[in-house]
Amino acid sequence: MSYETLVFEKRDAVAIVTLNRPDAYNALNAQMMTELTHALRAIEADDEIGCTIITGSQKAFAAGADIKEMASKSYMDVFMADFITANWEEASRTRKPLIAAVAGYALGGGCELAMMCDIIIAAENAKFGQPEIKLGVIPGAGGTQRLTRAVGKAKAMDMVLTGRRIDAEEAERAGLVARVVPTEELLDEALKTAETIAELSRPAVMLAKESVDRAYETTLAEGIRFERRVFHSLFATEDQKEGMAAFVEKRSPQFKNR
Ligand SMILES: CC(C)=CC(=O)SCCNC(=O)CCNC(=O)[C@H](O)C(C)(C)COP(=O)(O)OP(=O)(O)OC[C@H]1O[C@@H](n2cnc3c(N)ncnc32)[C@H](O)[C@@H]1OP(=O)(O)O
Repeated sequence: MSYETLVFEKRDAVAIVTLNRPDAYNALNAQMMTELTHALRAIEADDEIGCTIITGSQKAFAAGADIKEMASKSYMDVFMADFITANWEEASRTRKPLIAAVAGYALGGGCELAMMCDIIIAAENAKFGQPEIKLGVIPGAGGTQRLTRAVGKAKAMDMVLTGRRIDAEEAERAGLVARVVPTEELLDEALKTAETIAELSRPAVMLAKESVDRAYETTLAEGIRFERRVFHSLFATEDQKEGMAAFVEKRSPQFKNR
């Protein structure tokens, strides 16, 4: 499949998807979201790939949904097409880990796309915001929910009700991003993290991701029960035998993803 609005490359077990609409700060139009959906589905189906990085340019991860495309839509247009949800949620459905490597603007849908990923690594110049309120709407791709879970009600309300942007340092303090790195080192740092994950036991990684995500969706007691069942089930894998044997034998594990 060839893509016009993104660049898709594979580096061994890591896929890198680079959003690429430089004329519009990577505004997320319908074509880009369709292509991103196709790329993520191809990655899920590719046994060689263990982790994916989604990134943009040094100026922008993405400045949100394409406002020019959205501006003339009616209520019926957005309701009947289930606009945003229908074509935007692939990132939140992936079972393999996603890293958002964010430099520059991550606004509106850009911030929401980053929050659908499992780890956000921010460049020092990153700026996060949910400015939809200034357009007379509210976040529509999970922003009011994921941002609140990530940074808490006080800061989420501050950002969603005023449209205030936060910089990388504030985003790290608030718990939105895992780490801040020098802008020119962003992709290298994201790659190192992705390679580390891709070398680990794939079933263990996928189940770890699912278990952490469960913490968002259920009670503590239910989440702990889920975690325990998953923990038990991993003792049925060859990788558990290999991982623990390797530790005991003081060598590196050779995972087979089985
Ligand atoms: C997902 C859902 C439900 C909703 C959303 O995401 S709504 C969108 C939320 N995002 C925003 O409101 C951000 C809009 N953009 C900006 O505020 C600014 O463009 C900026 C702060 C990112 C950059 O400002 P700057 O002054 O440096 O550059 P501009 O002249 O404003 O932009 C350059 C060029 O890019 C076009 N652009 C930027 N963002 C978008 C966008 N989200 N949709 C469509 N087009 C966008 C901008 O119009 C301009 O294009 P022209 O050169 O053709 O005028």
